Amino acid sequence: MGIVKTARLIYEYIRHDEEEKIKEVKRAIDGVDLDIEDGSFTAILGHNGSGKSTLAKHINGLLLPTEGTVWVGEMDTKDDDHIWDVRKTAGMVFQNPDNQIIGNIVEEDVGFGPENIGISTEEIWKRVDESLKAVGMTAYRKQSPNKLSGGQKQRVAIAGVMAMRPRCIILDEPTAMLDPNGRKEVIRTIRQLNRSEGITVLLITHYMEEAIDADRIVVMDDGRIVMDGRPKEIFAGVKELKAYGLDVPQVTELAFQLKEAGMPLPDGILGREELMKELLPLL
Ligand SMILES: Nc1ncnc2c1ncn2[C@@H]1O[C@H](COP(=O)(O)OP(=O)(O)OP(=O)(O)O)[C@@H](O)[C@H]1O
Repeated sequence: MGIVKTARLIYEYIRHDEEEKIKEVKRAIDGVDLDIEDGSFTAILGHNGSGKSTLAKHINGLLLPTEGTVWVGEMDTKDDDHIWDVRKTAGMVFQNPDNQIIGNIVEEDVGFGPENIGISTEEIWKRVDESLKAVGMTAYRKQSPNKLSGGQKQRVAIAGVMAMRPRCIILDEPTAMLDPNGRKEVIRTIRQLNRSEGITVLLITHYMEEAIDADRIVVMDDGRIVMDGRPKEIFAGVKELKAYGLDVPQVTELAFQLKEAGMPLPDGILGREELMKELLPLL
């Protein structure tokens, strides 16, 4: 069993429409079976309202299943005794770093989580040092978070989660509010955490390019998993992805258009020529 596993997960909520006087039960998650391998990097894609955030919140125990089960490190998230261990095992990073950063100084902010759970001062500083190093923010440790760029703030937020020593981090559109440079630096940081620290990553994103280097891509639509595979398998399904309201990475779109036009594949395009060569036969 993987580090995160869901079995027949269903989440229902009541939709209340005052104007239309409607009160109905709706399913945000509809029978999701997912098994995430320890140490892997999985990207979760899907258009707005497909259920990605609702799924993420289940993995962190912020939401509990209406039906079915979610295990994190073999703990059932429904089991009250384990809820804090679940949250320590699977840390969550949200879209807006401003909502996660509470300290006035970077290093204080990163130490806040461990301090809150009664870790010794010596151990807190050790974790702060390690976490800031892991996200490449050591040079900014004495600064006020207000003075940082969006990408830097998000890296501090990630360091705050890392200081809790999670085995898995779930990032819910962590780059949505960032400019292209900020996006790149945050994605680089996430990859580094996965590769060097062995942290399991679940990245929810709208940006296809961010999913290219994942080990696995899971596509959601209407609360269900509709595609699941390695990036090149998923991106080869250009028509299917488009039908689910998703764009494909530029490089795939280009390869697809060339193929449709019966044109040969030029070398060196967008620095992704290797991926294109692999993708083209699959299209
Ligand atoms: N408690 C709730 N009350 C009302 N609507 C809900 C509730 N929980 C989930 N939903 C609805 O369920 C659907 C799935 O929402 P969710 O936020 O998980 O989607 P998403 O894929 O993360 O979307 P986005 O990309 O816009 O963040 C949406 O239509 C959302 O409005």
